[in-house]
Amino acid sequence: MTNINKVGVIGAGQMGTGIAHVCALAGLDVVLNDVSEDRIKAGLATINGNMSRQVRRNRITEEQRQGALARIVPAKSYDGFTDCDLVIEAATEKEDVKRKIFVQLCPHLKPDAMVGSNTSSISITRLAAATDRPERFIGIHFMNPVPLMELVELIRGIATDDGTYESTKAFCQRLGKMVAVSEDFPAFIVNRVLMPMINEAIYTLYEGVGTVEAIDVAMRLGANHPMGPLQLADFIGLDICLSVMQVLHEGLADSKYRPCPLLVKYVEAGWLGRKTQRGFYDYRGEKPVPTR
Ligand SMILES: CC(=O)CC(=O)SCCNC(=O)CCNC(=O)[C@H](O)C(C)(C)COP(=O)(O)OP(=O)(O)OC[C@H]1O[C@@H](n2cnc3c(N)ncnc32)[C@H](O)[C@@H]1OP(=O)(O)O
Ligand SMILES: NC(=O)C1=CN([C@@H]2O[C@H](COP(=O)(O)OP(=O)(O)OC[C@H]3O[C@@H](n4cnc5c(N)ncnc54)[C@H](OP(=O)(O)O)[C@@H]3O)[C@@H](O)[C@H]2O)C=CC1
Repeated sequence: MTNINKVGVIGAGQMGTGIAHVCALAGLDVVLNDVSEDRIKAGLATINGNMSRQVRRNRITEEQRQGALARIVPAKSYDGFTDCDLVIEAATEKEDVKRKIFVQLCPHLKPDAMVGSNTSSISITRLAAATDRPERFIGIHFMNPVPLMELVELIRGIATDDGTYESTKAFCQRLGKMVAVSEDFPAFIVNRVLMPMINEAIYTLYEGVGTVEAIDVAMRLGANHPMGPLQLADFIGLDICLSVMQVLHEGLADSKYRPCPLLVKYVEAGWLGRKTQRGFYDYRGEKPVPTR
């Protein structure tokens, strides 16, 4: 088993910032990378904002916030990852983007470094094949928002060795997370169950069974979900919801996973949810307004 003390994070979006946040608060050194310096800067500002809120709500101290922020170092290139024990990829949910990252990343890593992917759905075995170290590659699937959600799914590829599994499990526990192990099947456990529910909620809207508000209130108050399914889809990102449904549809070859045409249309419009300020709700005003 390897002790993980320094973690690289690729992708400074919703998930990468959350992963960097919890690692730094747990006392680990973090290196944060994205496609541009501006993206990294925006990511660091998000982390600062989320930690400041935790200070205001007495969840962490001001000292902890400052200490954690000082442990996160930006990296414009993979040169910054040479002494990382583990690198977690949390870039866009597209297999070609992720494969390209792994091909470029691996030559910069020390030989025994482990590589993880935060993918929501893509085969860990296939992604591992794009690296020079499939035995030290593993799926480490955090949930959104990372600082609040207790679960991490761990997914071993066909070649993942026991040392990598045990080391990443201990790493997740150090972050205060519970681990659920999933076999390497499309979308693993959480998204195999959650995404068809969200997709069905979109069909319910598409077929005119209910409005955005009716569907969300029905599931919040009728099934006791903390967020309605359309609100949650906007929170996750509609591009990610669509990618996961496509992986399920192609990977399991079953028409029950067909992405709803309305979901496709929203993504084609660039209405990706909260991150683009428009999805099933419009977030540009003071309060979210349903778009249907
Ligand atoms: C797509 C995939 O591959 C897998 C996935 O992740 S699927 C998505 C899984 N996630 C979910 O299903 C989330 C469902 N939603 C929820 O559980 C809740 O709505 C929620 C936990 C997100 C927010 O709960 P809430 O009570 O409505 O929100 P709110 O009162 O604003 O915040 C609750 C706390 O979270 C904190 N918080 C919210 N976002 C935060 C963030 N990004 N970072 C740190 N803290 C955050 C707030 O400061 C607040 O803290 P305190 O309790 O200490 O005061
Ligand atoms: N959103 C969610 O609820 C969850 C998402 N995930 C998974 O986590 C991953 C990230 O999702 P999320 O954070 O929501 O997505 P975001 O769109 O918020 O962030 C992705 C980030 O990765 C950047 N990026 C794209 N290509 C590269 C690259 N080659 N190198 C470095 N950075 C790159 C993007 O930049 P740009 O925008 O400029 O392209 C963007 O900043 C996905 O695999 C997703 O499926 C897992 C659990 C939950």
